[in-house]
Amino acid sequence: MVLAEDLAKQQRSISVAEFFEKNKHLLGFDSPTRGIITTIKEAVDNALDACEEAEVLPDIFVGIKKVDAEVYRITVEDNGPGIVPENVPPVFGKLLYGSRFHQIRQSRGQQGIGISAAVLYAQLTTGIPTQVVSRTGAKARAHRFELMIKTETNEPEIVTHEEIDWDRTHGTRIEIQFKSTLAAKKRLVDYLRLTAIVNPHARITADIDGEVTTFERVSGEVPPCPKPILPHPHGIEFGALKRIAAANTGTVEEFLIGSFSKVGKKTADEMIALANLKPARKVNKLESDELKRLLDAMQAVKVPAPPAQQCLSPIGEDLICKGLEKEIQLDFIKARTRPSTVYGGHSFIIEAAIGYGGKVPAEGTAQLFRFANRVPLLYQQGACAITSCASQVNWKSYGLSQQGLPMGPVLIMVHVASTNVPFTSESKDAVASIPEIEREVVLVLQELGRELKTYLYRRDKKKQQDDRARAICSVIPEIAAKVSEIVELPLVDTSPIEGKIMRKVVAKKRTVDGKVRIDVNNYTAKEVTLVLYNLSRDAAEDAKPRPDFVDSIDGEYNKVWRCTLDPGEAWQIVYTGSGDGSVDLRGVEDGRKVVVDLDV
Ligand SMILES: Nc1ncnc2c1ncn2[C@@H]1O[C@H](COP(=O)(O)OP(=O)(O)OP(=O)(O)O)[C@@H](O)[C@H]1O
Repeated sequence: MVLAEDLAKQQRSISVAEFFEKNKHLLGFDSPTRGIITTIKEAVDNALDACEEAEVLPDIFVGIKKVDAEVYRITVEDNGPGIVPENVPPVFGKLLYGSRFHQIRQSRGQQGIGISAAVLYAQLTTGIPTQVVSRTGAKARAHRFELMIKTETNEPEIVTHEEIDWDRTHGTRIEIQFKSTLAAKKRLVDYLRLTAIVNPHARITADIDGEVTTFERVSGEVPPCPKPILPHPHGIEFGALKRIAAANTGTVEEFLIGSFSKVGKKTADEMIALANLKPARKVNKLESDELKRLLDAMQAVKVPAPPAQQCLSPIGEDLICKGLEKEIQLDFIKARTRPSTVYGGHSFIIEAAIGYGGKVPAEGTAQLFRFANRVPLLYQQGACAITSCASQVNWKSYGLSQQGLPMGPVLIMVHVASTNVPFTSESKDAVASIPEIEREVVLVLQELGRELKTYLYRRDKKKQQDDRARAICSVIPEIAAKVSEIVELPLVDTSPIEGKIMRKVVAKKRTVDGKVRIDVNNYTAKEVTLVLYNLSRDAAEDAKPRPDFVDSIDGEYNKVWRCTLDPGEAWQIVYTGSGDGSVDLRGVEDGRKVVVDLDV
């Protein structure tokens, strides 16, 4: 029999680094393939958070280079505010060390684990220290560190430290080497693309083993950095209340007003009366049962929702559409940002978009893009509340077939922005089933479903009209030929008649005696704004009107005009030239290129 004394000898505390070294799957390091994505995700999230805090437009470089058969070097560099040298070792060499854990506001990072877990994974698989270069401003020199984590104590080990010259005036660069594979390259590129969609103000350049891709920003404005707020009285638990009450030297009334959001004198007094306490009692002198009564009263009294505008940073409907359209060609796109609401005292906002057609694959179920606090969720789709909500919606009533998710060329995007996103685990892969959040997701998807239904109805109706018009148009040239034969007159150009019947914008280029004429007719029933591209060997220096823009490429001139035409209005461009080359037209709405019925 094992004696209690023998057992006692085996008992000792476990450092958090030791724990996660053994349980790395909990942090998203369950396989070498996933390790590479998790590392880049953690570093890019940190870079975006840091840039947002410093109010700079993020310019992020991600590099992946094969070092030998099994080892890859991952580099992430940002133009953020940098990290002061004394904080570099704990930030990268100590788990559960960060700046955001105690703040109540929307941020990508929360736990202070992410990047140090990657450092731990590197030293576990290759034993190579992580390199960090950081500079905090033009007046400071850059500091370069080689770091590891002492797993037994969860303390940083500084292998080397030196001051160096660095061409960036501020920012951070991290280089991690670990055993991995590039098997998940597509998923990695998808992750970067999705990150670019929900961070339209960021430019991300990726060099994946020599293949360079740049995701350009579509917005030149840094979103306002969410400001921390005080905890909401409905979102506090007994342990936390006891801790903050013990550290407060004020009265119960002062404590309630000063430590919680949306609690004024009237609300505080109501809570105190309900808890049967005296307002002048010192809060740090309250007994456990008094604190319990206070907590019950805090939850029972009605308190307005926390100030979401301040602590949350939704993307906004317009930027969601721009971000999606930039990366994926769509025929239809609509986005909605719901009003802010609350679960358990935590503010949240649900945003969503629905896209249809274009380059979205027509086969199989809809593509579902899930995001939390502007971070794409790549794994555990089946375990996520967003997926179950998207499957709960009755898509059939919006004109789509359905097998759980809707079928066909449909794209669904959902973004949960919250001061406390309820993830199912520390690896932050899936959103937990919180009824308040689920309700909002279903509501926003139903709203978007109705929009899609209207679009599909109009599209089908228009197709019917077009089919009829096309049938008529197909016989017009024959009729014209017959008529000209009978009346013995030259054949007339029937395209304006066809344009009128088809209700299209029609552009026609003709060259007569060295004069090129491009006629544009708006036969639709609405005003259209157009961009006309004419690529040819003609410089068109005498063009009337003058092009808005001319670009010469290999002896050819790409001439670009922009015009707005009322219904039925005609427009003309004339210049001297050979008339070779092509004419291309694009519709424009709200500054974005759109599909309009064009005929060139
Ligand atoms: N590139 C960076 N620029 C500036 N500060 C950074 C950068 N990377 C990390 N930090 C600082 O280091 C802290 C720890 O980062 P870490 O990734 O470990 O945790 P986190 O991002 O706060 O939370 P999570 O574990 O949820 O990702 C951050 O809170 C931030 O203050």
